[in-house]
Amino acid sequence: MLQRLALSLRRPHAAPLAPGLRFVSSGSVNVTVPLNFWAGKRRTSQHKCNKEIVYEPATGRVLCHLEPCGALDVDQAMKAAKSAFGHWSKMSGMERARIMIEAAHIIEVRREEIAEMEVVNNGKSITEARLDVDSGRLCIEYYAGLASTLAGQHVQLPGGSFAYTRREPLGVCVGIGAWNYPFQIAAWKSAPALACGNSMVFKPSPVTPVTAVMLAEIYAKAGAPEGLFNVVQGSQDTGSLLCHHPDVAKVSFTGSVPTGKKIMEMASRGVKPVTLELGGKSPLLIFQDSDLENAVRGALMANFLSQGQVCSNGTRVFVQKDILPEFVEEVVKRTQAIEIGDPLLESTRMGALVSKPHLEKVLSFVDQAKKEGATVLCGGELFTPSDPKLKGGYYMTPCVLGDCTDDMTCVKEEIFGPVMSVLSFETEEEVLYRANNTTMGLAAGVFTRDVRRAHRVVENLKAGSCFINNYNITPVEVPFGGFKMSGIGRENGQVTIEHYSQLKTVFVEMGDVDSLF
Ligand SMILES: NC(=O)C1=CN([C@@H]2O[C@H](COP(=O)(O)OP(=O)(O)OC[C@H]3O[C@@H](n4cnc5c(N)ncnc54)[C@H](O)[C@@H]3O)[C@@H](O)[C@H]2O)C=CC1
Ligand SMILES: C[N+](C)(C)CCCC(=O)O
Repeated sequence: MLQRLALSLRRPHAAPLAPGLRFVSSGSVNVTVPLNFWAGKRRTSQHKCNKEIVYEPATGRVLCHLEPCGALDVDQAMKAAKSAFGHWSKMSGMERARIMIEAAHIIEVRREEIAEMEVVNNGKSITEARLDVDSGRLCIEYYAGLASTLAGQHVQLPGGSFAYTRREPLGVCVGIGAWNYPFQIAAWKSAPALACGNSMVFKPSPVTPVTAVMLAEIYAKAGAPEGLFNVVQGSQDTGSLLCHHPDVAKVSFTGSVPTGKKIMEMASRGVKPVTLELGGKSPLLIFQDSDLENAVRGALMANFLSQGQVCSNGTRVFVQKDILPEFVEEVVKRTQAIEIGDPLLESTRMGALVSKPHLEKVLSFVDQAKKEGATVLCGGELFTPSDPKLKGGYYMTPCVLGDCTDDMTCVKEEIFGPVMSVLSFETEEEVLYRANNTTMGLAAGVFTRDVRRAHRVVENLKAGSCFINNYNITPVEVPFGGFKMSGIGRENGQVTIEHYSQLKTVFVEMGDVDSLF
């Protein structure tokens, strides 16, 4: 399945990969180059504070040291972005598109190298990391295509007068990313922003600082003006310096709900618009008339991509009572067959979780579920690969929880790990009520062969991204984002142009001023 996806995403002239060739291997990488980037260059921070340690999840080794940016650094990045904005915003959409397309070409050529660094920093499998890089590149290509279509309206008024609207960029946009899709998030945020004529200062998660700066280098190499896309590293202090900076026009954030609330609060002080891509506790509804084979595949795709660390995951799997035993048997069998191990190996399907504290948190959710009466049908345990160099890595076996009920913590809270909760239901009405009974609304899925039921159910699901007979596919042409506390605004698709631009109305008088005075 993933292989098929990978093939369809790879363009024929992509640099061919000699089989087995690797730029890096697990346990062998030390990143020593500076990870900040502004005004066209990698930079070291001038901020004197403790460096943070960044680990390689696959081995637990130290990968690099992060230098958090302080006010002076943030100021310099902002200044560079402001200066690039002056130039970039005056270029035509066609001119901007040429540079973005060039960036996409470079990503294609460097695909393997970027994907491998993503694996080393994040722990996900190389197979998935390649798809993430492809998704980032496709997003840049898609918005390059839209850049030249940005246009206004012409409105005729009495006496030959008229008005027209111009679609203008906002200015310097801030992007703040999470650690689960480091490169893809940087691309998903920068592509629409740049296409509309904005510049960007991006802050990756301090846990995964490595690949966003590669994107910055790529934009610069592609011919972007100095300062168009900048990267400042750090955690919440750096993030809040960005959100409060007076020269920032917009903040786009991906991460948890509690941080999303803080971002919105900070942005509100400057009356700045926000895009928020937050968490979820999404339902997946499997009716007894579904194609069971596809429903099982869908449930695995809904829960185990990126070690389960995906905001849109369908972690509440509601299965209609009559097919529950069959479904559970098949899901458990397939889950147990997932190959866990060195994420840089082609055969690996599940790598390491992002950090030790996160792994511990996910395992404690499994413990809590047991205490609350759920049955562990498989997995949910620490895993130690046989390869000695991986002994210190953050691995666990993917877990399926049975006998779950709606009031359990594992069913109510976002676990953000490879833990699927299976629940049983009887009627459509009942399952819709239970599926919607949450403060989140990022995604939802339904498996059924009944076309009328599929659309009826989707109409009643309170979620921003709904899947019929599939799960967790995010083509960049299609908007992605949440209802309720799962977020504000959308990423991808045409609509996102509206989130990175503003309308100016120009009134033109062709006669005399009809003054009342
Ligand atoms: N829905 C999603 O896509 C994601 C959800 N999560 C959830 O959040 C939990 C915590 O993960 P974190 O990485 O700590 O997520 P987080 O939401 O705290 O961090 C996301 C980004 O926001 C930045 N940030 C944190 N506090 C900030 C502040 N006050 N001002 C400005 N920026 C700030 C972080 O440095 C990071 O770049 C995870 O265990 C998971 O449950 C995490 C990542 C993505
Ligand atoms: C690509 N996909 C659907 C697996 C995840 C995208 C959303 C995220 O950042 O978690």
